[in-house]
Amino acid sequence: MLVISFRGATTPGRTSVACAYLLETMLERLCNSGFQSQQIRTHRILCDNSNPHTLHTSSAFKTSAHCTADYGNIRSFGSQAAAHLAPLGLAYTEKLSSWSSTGMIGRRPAMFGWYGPEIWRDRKDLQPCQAILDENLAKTEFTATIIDGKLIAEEIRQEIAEEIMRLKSQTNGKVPGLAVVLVGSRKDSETYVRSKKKACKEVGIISLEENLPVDSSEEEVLNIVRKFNDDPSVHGILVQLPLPKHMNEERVLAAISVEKDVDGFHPLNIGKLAMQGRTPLFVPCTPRGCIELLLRSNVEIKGKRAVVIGRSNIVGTPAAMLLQRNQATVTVVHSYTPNPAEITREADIVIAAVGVAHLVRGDWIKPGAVVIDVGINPIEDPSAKKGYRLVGDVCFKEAAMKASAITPVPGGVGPMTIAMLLRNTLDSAKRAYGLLD
Ligand SMILES: Nc1nc(=O)c2c([nH]1)NC[C@@H]1CN(c3ccc(C(=O)N[C@@H](CCC(=O)O)C(=O)O)cc3)C=[N+]21
Repeated sequence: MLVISFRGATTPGRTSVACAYLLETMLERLCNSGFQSQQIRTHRILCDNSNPHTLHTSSAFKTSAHCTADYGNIRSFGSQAAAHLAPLGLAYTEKLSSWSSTGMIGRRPAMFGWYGPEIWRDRKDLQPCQAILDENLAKTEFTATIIDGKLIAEEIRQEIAEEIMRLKSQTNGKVPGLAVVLVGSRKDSETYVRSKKKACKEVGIISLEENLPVDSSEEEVLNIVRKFNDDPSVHGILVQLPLPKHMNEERVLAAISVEKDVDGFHPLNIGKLAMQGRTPLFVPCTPRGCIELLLRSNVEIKGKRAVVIGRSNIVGTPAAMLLQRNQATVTVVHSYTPNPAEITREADIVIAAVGVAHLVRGDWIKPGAVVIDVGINPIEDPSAKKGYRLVGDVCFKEAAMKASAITPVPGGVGPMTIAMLLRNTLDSAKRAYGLLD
């Protein structure tokens, strides 16, 4: 039994909103990490206290059970709270400013809204997908066409390699150059960077890599970016995400020259993507890969209903904008959508990009829909060599019983992301030499 006591002000001021939000977030996290709601008891003690500073000291979080859930994303509100959170194993970040006056509870939300951690309520994926549990179902034939992202990406890479040969002959031997900046040594990031470099080599793009230790300063990263901005042999700059927590991603990404922003994450490129009649210099690779998969599989987008699950900057949001530019009617489903299954069931095209293994179940899919699964989630698998394997955001077997076409993980969107990065780098080089048609 976990008991959380909570005292807030009677007036819905900033501190009590903060406390209430923190409490709500904690509860959701606890439920998502397997706690049953009966195991958690909360007390909200309203006190007549007009001084917010006193509230800090009176906010108490007590526990009668040890809780080891990961609270890394929670923003707290004062050093007193940190002291109370510590026994719960909760991390603490001192930053109230970003949510001042953006009341989540009892207050009108601020105009621009506020993005909290994306926590999926009612996570059905806590139950493994039926097809894994049920051997008979696992053996049942499904009718969906599997969209082979690996093969399509290979075709695209071939086209790119040919174009690079032409570029070379037209420019006296010039080839595209891609600079990759990697900060820290996350295993997954290292793997992605390695496969990007390999793909570059295969098509004739020169790749440069700059590796910085995890404790580098933001200024050091900015200096590397500036160096590549000024280097005419570099046509694309990619700063591998996520960056270590102490760095300001927004500042780093904005420092990349718009003309070399092959990830398409620069605000100017995203802004143009969002506007009618504007053409961004680059479109983010993963969403572009999703659209390319649809187009090359002869899936009609125009006039169709599309649901994008997830609203991240790098996939969900730009994917929704791209679908809209392709004349689809787009709905974005996210962690605060109360009925995600019902809404997703309306879609002719589903793009799932949430990063939650097996979130999308068979009953979310309308018969005949096309499903693009962007997720790459490691799940435990003792029979696998590494002890884990990669699965998508979609329960593949269940969805494949309903869909007309579906992408697998791995071998779906992942290889397309890399192919689109090569495409963007080549286009950038062609633009630099005045050859972009
Ligand atoms: N600035 C930046 N740009 C990115 O484009 C970027 C990034 N940061 N950070 C991480 C994500 C992830 N990402 C992937 C690229 C290729 C595969 C890929 O090729 N996957 C294969 C193999 C997967 C495997 O087996 O490891 C597949 O799905 O079949 C996956 C994921 C790019 N990202």
